[in-house]
Amino acid sequence: MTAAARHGTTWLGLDPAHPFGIHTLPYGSFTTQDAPARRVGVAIGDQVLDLTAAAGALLPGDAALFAAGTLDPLLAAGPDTWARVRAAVTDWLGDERHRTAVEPLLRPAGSVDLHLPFTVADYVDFYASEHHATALGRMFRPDGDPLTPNWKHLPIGYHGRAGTVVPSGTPVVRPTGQRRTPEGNVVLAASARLDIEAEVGFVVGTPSTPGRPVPLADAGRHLFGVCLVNDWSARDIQAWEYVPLGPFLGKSFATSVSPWVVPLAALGHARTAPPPRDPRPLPYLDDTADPAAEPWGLDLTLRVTLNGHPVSAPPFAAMYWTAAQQLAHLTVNGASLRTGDLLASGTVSGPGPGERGSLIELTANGGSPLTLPDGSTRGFLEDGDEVVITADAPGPGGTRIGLGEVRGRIAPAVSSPS
Ligand SMILES: O=C(O)/C=C/C(=O)CC(=O)CC(=O)O
Ligand SMILES: [Ca+2]
Ligand SMILES: [Mg+2]
Repeated sequence: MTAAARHGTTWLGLDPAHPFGIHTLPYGSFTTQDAPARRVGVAIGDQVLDLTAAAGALLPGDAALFAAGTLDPLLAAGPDTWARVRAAVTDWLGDERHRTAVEPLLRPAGSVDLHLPFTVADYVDFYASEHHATALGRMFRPDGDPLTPNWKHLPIGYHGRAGTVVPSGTPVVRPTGQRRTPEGNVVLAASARLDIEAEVGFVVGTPSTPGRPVPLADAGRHLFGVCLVNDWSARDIQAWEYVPLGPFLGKSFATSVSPWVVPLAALGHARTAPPPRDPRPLPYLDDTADPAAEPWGLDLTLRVTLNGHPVSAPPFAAMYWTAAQQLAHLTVNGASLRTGDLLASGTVSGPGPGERGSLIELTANGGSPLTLPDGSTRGFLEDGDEVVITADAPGPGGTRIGLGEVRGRIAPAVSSPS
């Protein structure tokens, strides 16, 4: 890497404060009006490098990885390839001598359409924020302990619906489902308590062997990168259906993800110690006991806006369970990982009132609605509402690593049989 690239500047003349600077280099899948075939892109500043085209000339040994136009082959190729490709892209964009070859392969970010970046294999949604779990426990189980007895012994999760993971910008149709009215009648109706869940998604690259648990220290061999997730949740459908087997239709209608996957390699400066955990979990989850597995959380600051109005800034550093622990737990029974598995962290909520990652927390279950600048109030989402979640993290030399955004607007329910 050149000295200029190390300092966050390149021949592109980028503002070193740009969230998609030379130290971020996230991967996505794009098309343009004139070229409908999918291509792999790397975001740099307000431009997108066409990696499918660039690899043919600049990385010929790896060109096949980008031919399909999704990240799937790159994810499957494993950590040595991830490092080689990232080093090459950093060199092209950072070193003036590549300018003539690379400049024609840059597209203005505003001129590309972004798609689901990888094929979602299995989707798991965890529940790793102690603040979120405590707040929901108080609301739903006021007579018992807010945390269930298992909560500090294992990262709770459920298997979700991979086929309804949609890219940022896809309209979210208000779900219809069964619920129980306050009078006790069971009805089929459009959800009246549609919520968001601001989460971070971990994307699995390298698969694992069936029957072989993935130890904490091996997480970095399997996890490729992160994206942002909005796990839309219909609280009324959820409340009626989810005992005893967990969330089903209340969360399976749509889960939105950001189009850019930021490799874990870009988040080295964001690694941070997780909060103290007590009691110590069993050895396969005890990252303080394993000398090969330094415990790492990530210092990501999420920001949630509703119709352009900031409503929350959830801190990911406060999460109790780490991605490595979630991976170790997910595979401890011998279940294997597939390329493209998406592990959502669970709703990210911090301790402060402005740090909650769901409306059910921000509005006390709808009882204390938010007031928006236009004077309207929201307990839960209305048709036409648009939610945007962004995030960034510390990078080298005072730079910021951006995660981009996940955006979604609520469309009215489709009428359905009763
Ligand atoms: O505690 C409950 O009864 C319900 C919890 C959730 O709905 C949260 C969830 O789906 C997992 C998460 O995103 O944290
Ligand atoms: Ca969730
Ligand atoms: Mg969902």
